[in-house]
Formats: sequence, structure tokens, C-alpha cells
Amino acid sequence: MRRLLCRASAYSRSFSSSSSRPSSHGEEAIIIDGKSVADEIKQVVAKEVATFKKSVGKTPGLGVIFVGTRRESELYVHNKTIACAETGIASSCTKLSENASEEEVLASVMKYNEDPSVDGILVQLPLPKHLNEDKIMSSISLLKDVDGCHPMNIGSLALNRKQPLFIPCTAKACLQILLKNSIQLSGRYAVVIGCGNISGLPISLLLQKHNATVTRVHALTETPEDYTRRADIVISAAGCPNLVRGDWLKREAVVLDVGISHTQDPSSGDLHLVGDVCIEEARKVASVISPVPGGVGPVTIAMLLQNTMLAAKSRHENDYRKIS
Ligand SMILES: NC(=O)C1=CN([C@@H]2O[C@H](COP(=O)(O)OP(=O)(O)OC[C@H]3O[C@@H](n4cnc5c(N)ncnc54)[C@H](OP(=O)(O)O)[C@@H]3O)[C@@H](O)[C@H]2O)C=CC1
Ligand SMILES: Nc1nc(=O)c2c([nH]1)NC[C@@H]1CN(c3ccc(C(=O)N[C@@H](CCC(=O)O)C(=O)O)cc3)C=[N+]21
Repeated sequence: MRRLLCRASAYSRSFSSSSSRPSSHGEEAIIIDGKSVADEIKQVVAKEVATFKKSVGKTPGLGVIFVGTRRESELYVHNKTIACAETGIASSCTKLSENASEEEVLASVMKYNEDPSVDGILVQLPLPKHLNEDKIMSSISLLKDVDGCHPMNIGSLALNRKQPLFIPCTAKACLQILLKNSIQLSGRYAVVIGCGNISGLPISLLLQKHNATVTRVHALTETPEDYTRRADIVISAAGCPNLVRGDWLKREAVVLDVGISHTQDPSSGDLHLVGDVCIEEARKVASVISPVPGGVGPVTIAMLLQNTMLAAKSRHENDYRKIS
């Protein structure tokens, strides 16, 4: 059987800063340290921001629109604000109530579209049910779509021989983690669990662009484990705790957990962040696991900053080039 990742090389990499060391028996999966992957990217972005400020005389800016009060979105907005401050990117957030009208949301997008201090725009998804997501996402200026979720960008991601202006951040984060760990994609069989517009769908399209053979499974798929058991790479983006069990996985599979849910500890009442993968079981079977927390999440944020910097550079291409 061709193996996705050579154990010996995986072990030598386990001493690097981006993954933690497996057990001394070498039986357990390497656990990816997404935070250190994110820190490396943020350091590069911070340098680019400093160069941009010197050459263009402006600060790159990100504008976020957040409708409602979803906990996962709040966490994302909170962590993004901190990461922007760390790298020197200016961030602003327009918060609208759960029952905001479509006109209000569209007006907020238009304001950011026209604001010269804003280089990138992100509309938090999902939106409340009464809002037309397609109409709202389509109203974002293509040049400012740093989330990569404008239908034109998603379309370009899906088309052969076409590149989107911006790759959706979560998909880009998964790819970065795979590449950093020398995990080959071309010709490999990958199963993506969940087909949501911000995570599962773009992830599957990006893997396909990198020549993986991809199956998407979703809530209506009968026996999804029939697919995952054959997969070299399993990426779960369903938002269902403990969905992916150890016996869903092929030995030596690479597993990236994208799902984020909050569960309550029955005794203390404390809230914990959990992914879709039962990590205690998966670590005995898989070769590499990206966990929740501390895996894809922090890298997604780093990718948003990277995309914002890309947008700022392309809007001010001539000035930025002068000194960089
Ligand atoms: N770590 C990160 O960087 C990010 C994490 N997330 C997290 O990823 C998760 C998914 O987000 P998002 O894409 O917005 O979610 P959506 O609600 O848009 O999509 C969820 C998908 O999962 C599928 N699904 C639900 N239950 C099951 C199940 N039991 N078995 C198989 N598939 C299932 C749904 O199928 P169907 O359509 O048939 O109902 C749907 O396709 C969430 O937990 C979110 O918080 C999101 C973005 C970034
Ligand atoms: N248009 C849009 N694009 C998104 O990418 C998007 C969205 N809407 N809506 C909400 C979801 C959720 N999401 C998260 C990303 C990172 C963390 C994150 O930083 N997670 C840390 C949390 C650490 C902690 O603070 O506890 C981790 O997993 O380690 C969380 C959540 C992006 N989303």
C-alpha cells in the first residue's frame, strides 16, 4: 500500500515547532500545532504591513459585518481583532441585530466597499435565515473579498485553469497545514465531511484543484464511514462533536478537524471548544491530526490577515512596489 506520509519522516518532523511529539512507542498520531503555523504567517504579514505603511503611507484595513450573536462567530471576531492588532492591520466591526433588514446589511457592505481605508471585507456567516445570503455576498466588491466567499471567487475556485482573486481562508488554512507537513495531495483520496459555503465546499474545491480525488459527504449521506474508511485524508467541517470515530479512519490517515462546537461540562458547567473528531480514538489510528482547539482555527485567522494584505498590496500596487 502506498503510504501518504512516511512514518520516519513524520517522526523527524515531530521535533519541529509546528507539531507535538508522538509517544515514545511511535504508535500515536502527530498532533499539529496550528498556533505556531499561524505565528509564522503572522510574522511575515506584520513585516509586510510595516513596509506598506512606509511606502504607501496608509494602514491596511479590514471591515467585518456581524449580524446576530452566534457564539462561533463571536469567537472568530474576537480572535481576528486581536490578530489584526498584533500585525498592525486596522480592523473595524459593524454589528447589526439578529433582525436587521437586508437593506441595512447591504448598506453596511456598500459603506465598506466605498471606504478607501478598508481593503478587505468579511461578512460573518451564517446570516439569519430571513436574509438572502447570495445577494449579500454578491454585493461585496470582488477586490475586497478577502474571505473568498463571493460567488465569483467560489466559481473561479471550481473552474479548471482559473484562479480566484482570493482563496477562502479556512480552505487555505487546511492546504497550508497539509503542505507544511509535506502531505502529498495529488492522486490521493480525500473525504470532506460537510459542504458549508465557508468551510466544506471551498475545502473540497481547493483539494480538487491540487489534484486530489475528492468525495463530499453531508448530513444526508448514508454511512459516511464507508467513504472515510478508504480515505488518505479526512477533513471534517460539520460542527458535530464526536462525529468522526477511530473506526471511521484508515490506518495512517491524515485528519484535519475544522468543526467548532461549544459543549458544556456537566459537572462544572464550563464551556469547552470541541471539534468533530473523537481525538482519543483517532490518535491511535491516524498518522497526523489537526486538533480543535489549536489547529485549523488560528491558521484561518492568519490567512484572513494574509488575504487582507494581498488586497491592500494590489490596490496600492505602484506605491508598494517603490520600496519593497
Ligand atoms: N476552524 C475554522 O477555521 C472554521 C470552523 N468552522 C466550523 O466548521 C463547522 C461547519 O461550518 P459551516 O461550513 O459554516 O457549516 P454549515 O452549517 O454551512 O455546514 C455544515 C455541513 O455539515 C453537514 N453535516 C451536518 N451534520 C452532519 C453529520 N452528522 N454528518 C455529516 N455531515 C453533516 C451539513 O450537511 P447538510 O447540508 O446535508 O445539512 C452541511 O453540509 C462549524 O462547526 C463551524 O463553526 C467554520 C469556519 C472556519
Ligand atoms: N464569512 C465567514 N468566514 C469564516 O471563516 C467564519 C464565519 N464567517 N463565521 C464563523 C466561522 C467560525 N470561524 C472560526 C475561525 C477561527 C476560530 C479560532 O480562532 N479558533 C481557535 C479558538 C481558540 C480559542 O480562542 O479558544 C482554535 O480553534 O484554536 C474560530 C472560529 C470562522 N468562521
